[in-house]
Amino acid sequence: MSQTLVIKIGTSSLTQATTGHLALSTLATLVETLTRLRYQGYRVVLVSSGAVGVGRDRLGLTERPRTIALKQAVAAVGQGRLMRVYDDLFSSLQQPIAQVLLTRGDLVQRNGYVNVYNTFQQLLKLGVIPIVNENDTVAVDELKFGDNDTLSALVASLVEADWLFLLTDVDQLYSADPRENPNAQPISLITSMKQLEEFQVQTGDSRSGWGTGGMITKIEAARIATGSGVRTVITEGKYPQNLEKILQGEAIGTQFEPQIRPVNARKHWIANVLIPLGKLYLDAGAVKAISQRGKSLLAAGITKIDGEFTVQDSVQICDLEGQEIARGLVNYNRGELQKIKGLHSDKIPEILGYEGAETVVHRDNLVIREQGIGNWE
Ligand SMILES: Nc1ncnc2c1ncn2[C@@H]1O[C@H](COP(=O)(O)OP(=O)(O)O)[C@@H](O)[C@H]1O
Ligand SMILES: N[C@@H](CCC(=O)OP(=O)(O)O)C(=O)O
Repeated sequence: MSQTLVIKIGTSSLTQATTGHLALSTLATLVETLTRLRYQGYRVVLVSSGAVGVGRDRLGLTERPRTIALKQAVAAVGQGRLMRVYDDLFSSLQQPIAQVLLTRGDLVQRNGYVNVYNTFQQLLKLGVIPIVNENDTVAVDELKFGDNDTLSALVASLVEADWLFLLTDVDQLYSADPRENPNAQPISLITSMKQLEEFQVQTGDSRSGWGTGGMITKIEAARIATGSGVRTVITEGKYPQNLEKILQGEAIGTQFEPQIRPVNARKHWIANVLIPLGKLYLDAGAVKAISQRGKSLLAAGITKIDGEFTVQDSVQICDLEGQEIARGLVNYNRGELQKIKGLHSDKIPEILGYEGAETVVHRDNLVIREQGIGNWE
């Protein structure tokens, strides 16, 4: 089957740094490149930022909107403009496009996730290039992706992409922010996320004028995507034509190799898509049983509970210090767990007055976090 590509372009590449107006030549080259890739048989998804940046420019605002309501209003202005420009450019090349606006809430329900998956498959089958953005105008804080780097990684995983390209305003990843550290060393290849520690990569907190996440969210995106088996590249948005060269094997930008044993789709969904609503603290024995011996979580190992959650919600599973060691779906609500924590499973029917599940989190619904590196397995 033909390869699937997800390309994410940030505000810093779509707009001119000095004026804040659209970077028309970049956009035109991007559109030409993506259309050529379609002709070559690739399935293409574009994740485009820019709603806030373009809306701000359209309204003549000189500052980044600060309040949520203003940001959502500005995004509503900009998203329409942006799609108008894309549609004009792609239509000149006879390439149909579609607008897909998502919030995290759309993916949190397993059936919502499958629904979005089916829509993407249908669009790609029709030869359409879906253009995805966060639905900024309606997204509420709790159900936000927050930045399009994360969104693009989740989309890449959802559509089972072969490649994720993160187009930004630096040519690749450096050992430190090149804006602040002139001695920062370029990094071309990351074969495993462990290497980021070895290279001691620093991401500072700087980002381009209108960008949202900076480099840290791109690394997190690479972690999510490579964990799902998607090869990820950070490269410069100013030269979209480089995508073709990279696909032909040229070493441009920073490439992150996909994990050899990607986590399965359900575990990926638990680790990266669901929003945890509570925290369970475990004693040392339970930490070991879960992280080293692949066991399910039993009530006996739980020492403390935080948050409000109900059956089948996602919770963070932590050691006594609160360091997250795993994430999973609980078989009990908060009230029930308060009563049975620390107890042997045999005692559960007597305490609750009914036969509950033997495990608090079954190992099929549990993902383990590799300490230090942060990968899920
Ligand atoms: N280690 C690093 N390597 C490269 N760039 C970095 C690093 N740390 C921070 N950055 C900064 O990240 C910025 C890109 O992020 P961002 O502004 O969010 O872009 P975008 O709008 O494309 O999402 C760069 O301009 C750069 O200054
Ligand atoms: N959804 C927002 C973009 C959020 C975002 O991540 O921006 P960027 O860092 O420029 O990729 C918008 O369209 O303005």
